[in-house]
Amino acid sequence: MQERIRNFSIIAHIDHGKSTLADRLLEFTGAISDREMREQFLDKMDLEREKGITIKLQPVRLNYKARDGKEYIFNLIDTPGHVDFTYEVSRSLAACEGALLVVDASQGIEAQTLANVYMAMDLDLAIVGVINKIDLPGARVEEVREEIQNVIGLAAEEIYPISAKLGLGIEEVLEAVVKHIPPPQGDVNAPLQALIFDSYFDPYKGAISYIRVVNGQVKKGDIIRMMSTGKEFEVTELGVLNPYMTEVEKLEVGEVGYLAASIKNVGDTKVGDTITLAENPADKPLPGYKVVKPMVYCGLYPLENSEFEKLRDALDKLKLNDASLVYEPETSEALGFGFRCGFLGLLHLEIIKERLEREYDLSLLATAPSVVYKVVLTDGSEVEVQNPKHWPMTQKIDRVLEPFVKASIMVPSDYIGAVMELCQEKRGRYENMEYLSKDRVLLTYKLPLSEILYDFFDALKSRTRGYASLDYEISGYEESDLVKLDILLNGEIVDALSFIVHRENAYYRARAIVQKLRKIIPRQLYEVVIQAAIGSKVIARETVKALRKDVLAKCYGGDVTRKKKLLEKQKEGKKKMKQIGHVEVPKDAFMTILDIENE
Ligand SMILES: Nc1nc2c(ncn2[C@@H]2O[C@H](COP(=O)(O)OP(=O)(O)OP(=O)(O)O)[C@@H](O)[C@H]2O)c(=O)[nH]1
Repeated sequence: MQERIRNFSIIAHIDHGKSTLADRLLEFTGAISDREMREQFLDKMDLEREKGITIKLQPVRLNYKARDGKEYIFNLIDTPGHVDFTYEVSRSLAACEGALLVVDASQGIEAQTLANVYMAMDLDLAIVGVINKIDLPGARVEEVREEIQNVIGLAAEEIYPISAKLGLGIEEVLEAVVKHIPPPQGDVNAPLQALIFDSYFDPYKGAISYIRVVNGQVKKGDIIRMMSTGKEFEVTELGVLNPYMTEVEKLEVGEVGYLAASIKNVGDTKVGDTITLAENPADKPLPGYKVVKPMVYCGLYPLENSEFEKLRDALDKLKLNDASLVYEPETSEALGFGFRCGFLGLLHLEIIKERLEREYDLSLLATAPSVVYKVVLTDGSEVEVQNPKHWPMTQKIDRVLEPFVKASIMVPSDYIGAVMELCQEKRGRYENMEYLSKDRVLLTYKLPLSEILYDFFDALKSRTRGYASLDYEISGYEESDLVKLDILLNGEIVDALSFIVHRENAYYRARAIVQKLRKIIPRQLYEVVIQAAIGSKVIARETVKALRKDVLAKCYGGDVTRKKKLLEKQKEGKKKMKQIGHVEVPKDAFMTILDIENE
């Protein structure tokens, strides 16, 4: 049995056709019929579908009758495609013996493809090259084949040209899986060791873990033990996804499936943990995963203060399926009660915010995202600051460090100049340049994380006409000349609008923000003075003139009902506003800082 199992993932740059290939594999092996065939079965969540990205891993089991006449069991483990979720890629790869590397025939290898391949190589996985979209008129099959050979070191016969869209070459890929990817090792008679590579919460069955059995076997009714906590549970259900949840009596060495054990708290099914049996436990756990730390923080506040508890409840529920989300209550003088939330990146932030608004019917205000700074104080102590509100007083600060990333940018050589210019503007430091083929280069830069968070990727795309690709990893903390910029409305600091900026950019940003705020804060009863300041020094100022007089002036004093109507109308317009002191501020104002970055 073990001999006929193949566990693999598909790795690909976004849009190179991973989901389409997965669909074809499912179709070809009969896992789902045409009628059931929803476009891209593996990308389950609506938001993922809309944004066209894959986030959650899901293992699918396929039965394949190969040309050698034998029946094989394939476990295809999905990997997410976005750089925010890189750590999930390494999780899914750890449950496999091999990977299909999909490369778009018209695009060639991209930065993220390479990063993922290196991860697979680190884990000693067998790699099968797949050149997709050979049907495209711009397909450069031979060039891309050479690129894969040169850069990744695959042999020509380990690379398969296909069209996932038209279903060409799919059987060859399935045969390649049988031929090039080794069956799982491991001993069925050894004590159980099963790796949890993902988990989610099901309201009826409790926490469900996706597991890969590395040694031994597990059966329904067994008492299992989580090796990191020692907690024990009775297995209530085991199964595989083919692609629908299908119960089985046991899962054996090499197999991939799901396990339920009436576990109330997903915290008890830690991703990366090893499951063993209470009776005859393994003596040590499998190597786990790095714990991921949130890189980006922002405040989320309900527009209506009364919805605070509802927001807490919603966050608690989302957390059950997303262990990387962190949050704690915070109060803002301007916005009232809310939560400071930590995310893996901006996309993660955006997805969580949208899910809260859509699935939990909340109307939320998000403050500008911030990275985690380290501030060394004059007394020698060090504090971590992820909320500008907690920025120490200027006179107490000795120096400030911010997170930097090592960015790998892959680009046709014509655009080297454009990319260098952009990196320079973003306070980048040149590290290296390497030619991958005669007209494609890999540029390496050190850049502050805060600079690439916002619009870097878009700017990179637009300056290279879409040809550049980007991957990055955190490289550590470095000293920077940073200051806190406060925004004041009628002389009062609006804590939720403060942000951290490099001293050299402070003046420009301050001007841009007060101008923008002047445009979006509607005229109201009183004059509104908008200022930007570093400490007590005001560096930019704008005024919104008073208005209400004018609205009523049109009524010539007489008609009371008309007057009332007008005031009603004004009120309506205010609904999406937040009252700060005497000033009505539109909900979007708090993201203004982001917009400025995007302009
Ligand atoms: N012409 C052509 N288009 C293809 C082929 N395979 C996929 N596509 C198209 O390429 C686009 C991206 O395909 P997906 O399968 O969604 O790409 P993906 O790699 O899964 O993208 P992420 O989920 O974002 O990582 C879609 O519009 C597909 O229809 C192919 O063989 N030929």
